[in-house]
Amino acid sequence: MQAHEDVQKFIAHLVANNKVMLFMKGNKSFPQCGFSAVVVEILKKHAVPFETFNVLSDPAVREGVKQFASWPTIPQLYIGGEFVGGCDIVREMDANGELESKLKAATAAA
Ligand SMILES: N[C@@H](CCC(=O)N[C@@H](CS)C(=O)NCC(=O)O)C(=O)O
Repeated sequence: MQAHEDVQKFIAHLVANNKVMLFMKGNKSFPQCGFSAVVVEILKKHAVPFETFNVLSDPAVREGVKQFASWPTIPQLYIGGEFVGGCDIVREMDANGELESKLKAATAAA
């Protein structure tokens, strides 16, 4: 992945085409960062299908997602095409029930 615009388009495509999209370090089976691991575990607990992209596999995407969301760190979770946040926010939204509502709304839509 090279040109800045191509990277941004690639990210936009992933976000638009996956109802639950997680940019993380590592993958679902083998997260390579504790923060990413927490978000994976929370999503697995909710038993919703989700897609991941391993930013460690592509430095341009690793930097590109930070610009795309104006968010400086990974993991980054999108639900229904909307940026949700990183590990702290996901954990908080899981605890207060907001995450479940968002996941239900996004995954119930046809
Ligand atoms: N407080 C953050 C923690 C995430 C974090 O600090 N991530 C770091 C270490 S994995 C990061 O992405 N650093 C920039 C980078 O690795 O490119 C959250 O809630 O997600």
